[in-house]
Amino acid sequence: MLYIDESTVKDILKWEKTFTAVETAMQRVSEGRIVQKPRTMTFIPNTANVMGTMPGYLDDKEFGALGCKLVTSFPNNAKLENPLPSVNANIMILDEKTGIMKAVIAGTEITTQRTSAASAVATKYLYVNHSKQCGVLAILGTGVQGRIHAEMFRHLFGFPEVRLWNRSKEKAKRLAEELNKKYNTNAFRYCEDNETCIKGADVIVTATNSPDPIVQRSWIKPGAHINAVGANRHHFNELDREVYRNADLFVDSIETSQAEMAGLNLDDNLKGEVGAVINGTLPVSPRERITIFNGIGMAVEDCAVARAVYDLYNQVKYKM
Ligand SMILES: NC(=O)C1=CN([C@@H]2O[C@H](COP(=O)(O)OP(=O)(O)OC[C@H]3O[C@@H](n4cnc5c(N)ncnc54)[C@H](OP(=O)(O)O)[C@@H]3O)[C@@H](O)[C@H]2O)C=CC1
Ligand SMILES: O=C([O-])C1=[NH+]CCC1
Repeated sequence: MLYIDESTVKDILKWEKTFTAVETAMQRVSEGRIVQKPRTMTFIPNTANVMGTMPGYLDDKEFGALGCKLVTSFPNNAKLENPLPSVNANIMILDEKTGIMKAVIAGTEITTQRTSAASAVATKYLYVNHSKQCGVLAILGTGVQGRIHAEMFRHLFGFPEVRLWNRSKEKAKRLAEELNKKYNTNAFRYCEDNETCIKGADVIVTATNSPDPIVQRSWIKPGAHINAVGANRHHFNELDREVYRNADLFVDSIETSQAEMAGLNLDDNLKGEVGAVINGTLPVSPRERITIFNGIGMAVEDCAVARAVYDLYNQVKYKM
């Protein structure tokens, strides 16, 4: 049985490929060419830890796959003496004719990239494509997701200023220094508090486990776009309810969001799926309206990227 490990995935999977795979998956969701249900969550008693299973089927010539991701979120991993990612995953992909397993693909890098790529797809179709300014990007939370969003968004959209805020301030300072050095720039700026980070920002990313709002309505400039990625069990906690009340909300999948975002009154806010905007069946918001993309993460994104990795791996292998 083929196992493709993390370091191989990191070698062969480029951000552009992940972006296209996720963009395709989002489109297919809104065309009804997928099957996926809300993930099952196994909450480990007396801990913050959880294991999720995410089965899905995606019908697409290039990125189609039948697969299942097993993913854990152990938020304290980052605080271990030898820190580990808090989100870890593996993805099984199965032969569509026989149901037999074709490969198990390490899924941690895939999860990291595809989550940021989903935010990037939403940002492209809800914000960038409408000639809106990509001047200041604000990132709240500088863990694994904060870092990949900072790097991928600057790469794809060329933000000249990327502000970084984190609950533990040292971590944001260190990341700003590290990225400025890596890209030989001073674009990455550490922010002392979340309000300063957000005020005047064009695009905002929240990628924390914060159970309390870290974004207030009055800090957000008209027409800004927010990607709310984190807060794990409570997907909508990072944004104050006033933000939702005064913005247009877009999701990756209505079906799975209705289950996992049940605590938020979706009917009041929800415009629809990003896939429908891509497909042209859902209009974009007026220019001055704030938009939110709440990406809760979809099995079919994992299927699409896993399929891409599987194909890339086989191309490389056969060349050798
Ligand atoms: N939507 C999706 O598809 C996905 C969502 N996620 C979610 O994104 C979030 C970030 O994941 P990841 O970057 O991998 O995790 P990390 O463990 O790498 O980072 C966690 C971040 O959350 C911050 N944080 C934790 N608790 C609080 C709090 N009470 N208030 C403010 N900040 C807090 C941490 O700050 P500090 O450094 O101070 O501890 C750190 O910046 C998680 O909620 C995760 O479940 C992850 C993958 C996919
Ligand atoms: O979609 C996903 O893979 C995850 N969502 C939260 C943690 C991992």
